[in-house]
Amino acid sequence: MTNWSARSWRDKPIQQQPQYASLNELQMVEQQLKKFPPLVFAEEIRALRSQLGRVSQGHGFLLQGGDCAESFSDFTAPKIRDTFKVILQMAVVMTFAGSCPVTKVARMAGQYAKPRSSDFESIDGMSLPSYRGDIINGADFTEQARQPDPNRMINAYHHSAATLNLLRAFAQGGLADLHKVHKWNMSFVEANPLKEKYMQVAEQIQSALKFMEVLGINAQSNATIHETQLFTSHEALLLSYEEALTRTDTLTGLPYDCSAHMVWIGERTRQIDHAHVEFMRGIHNPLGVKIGPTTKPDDVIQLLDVLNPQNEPGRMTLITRMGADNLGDALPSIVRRVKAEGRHVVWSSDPMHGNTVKAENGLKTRNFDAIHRELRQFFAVHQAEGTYPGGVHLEMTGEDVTECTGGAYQISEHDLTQRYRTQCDPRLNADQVLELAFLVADSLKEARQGRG
Ligand SMILES: O=C[C@H](O)[C@H](O)COP(=O)(O)O
Ligand SMILES: C=C(OP(=O)(O)O)C(=O)O
Ligand SMILES: [Mn+2]
Repeated sequence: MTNWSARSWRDKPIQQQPQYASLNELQMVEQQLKKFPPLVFAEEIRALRSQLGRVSQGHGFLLQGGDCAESFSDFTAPKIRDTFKVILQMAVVMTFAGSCPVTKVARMAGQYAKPRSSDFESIDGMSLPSYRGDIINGADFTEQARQPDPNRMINAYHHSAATLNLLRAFAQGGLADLHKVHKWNMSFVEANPLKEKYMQVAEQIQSALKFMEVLGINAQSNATIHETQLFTSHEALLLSYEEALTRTDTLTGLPYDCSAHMVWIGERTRQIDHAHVEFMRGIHNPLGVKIGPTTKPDDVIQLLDVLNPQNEPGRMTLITRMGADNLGDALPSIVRRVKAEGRHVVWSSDPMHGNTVKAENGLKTRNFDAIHRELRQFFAVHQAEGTYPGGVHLEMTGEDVTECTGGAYQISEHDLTQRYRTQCDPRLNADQVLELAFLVADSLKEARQGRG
């Protein structure tokens, strides 16, 4: 690979980075982080890459989700546990519907850096730098909080380590037992017009488990029933941090960004000759790239040329986030071109970021129907083009927040202020996201008909 190093991004133009007051302080933090233990292990990263390789070939499904922005203040075991639970519960529904393994990737344990549309935020005539995620500055609307502070990177590292530690414990310590998972949080069913159908699926899962039990396949004899594997991911936006956590794997001699298993490049930072693409081309993690509504087929091919020159399955996940009104027009030509060139990618749908609107009270929100509509169109386009819709990418939480409108409980714009807790974008709550999982399950089932 030509002239790549973990710091070669520094010679390229870069978007969406903080301007720190003291470069000296920044360098001290970078040096410290370089000495810290990696958060994940290269062998785990390779395991995810090979699972995603299978997904790209139609043998599996990727479920990726979590907060838009994790926060240092909302950092508790119940919060981590509830999001973990809801991800697992969705995965069970999807595994059952698709009769295929579901690879679970959390937007957790490192999702702390946010790109913003505007550098400044104004409230009541006062203008301050925008909040850019807890790894960079604070969300409070004060001059002091909005000042970027490099020491926050150390704090983000420790928060990520503690989150990951708990996720690993949950995944292997019994909380992921399939018998429990499908019984959690069925509250959303009560208010739902599709109640009967949901209960049917739940009962089918229950009988499948009973059947396996009869065959002697139970939690004691089989780890897959008792344990699970949950990978982590975040947007690799703050490159000082990502560089500091990039390590050469002793087994292969290859560089991996050990801040998470999977990292992605956002819609705002995927310029082909800029720093983020430069950094990402050299690390060996599986990569995501967000693909917005104005993306051209040529842009995607150029990105694939640079990020995956050997066209290896599992390396690239293209996460389309076009908006329910745009996807039908914008996606087909991209899909056609990628298919015609024989590129191996996982096609995943982020139905959140193209559907953000401002409610009358000024809060950012997203409507459940628009989210569902983008997902349905995503499946329809892949069906029409003969490609495989391989994943979903959601902003969600296990908490009972009121940030997105709609869903079975019909959250209205008026209800948003009740429990609007996000630090950045509106998330689906536990009920809404489970409802969506059941709805996606139908499309997934259809898409997988005839596949092994
Ligand atoms: O999560 C994604 C972006 O950071 C977010 O959508 C940007 O939001 P903004 O348009 O309010 O800056
Ligand atoms: C910033 C994000 O998305 P996008 O780059 O697609 O706007 C995100 O996923 O939080
Ligand atoms: Mn977001």
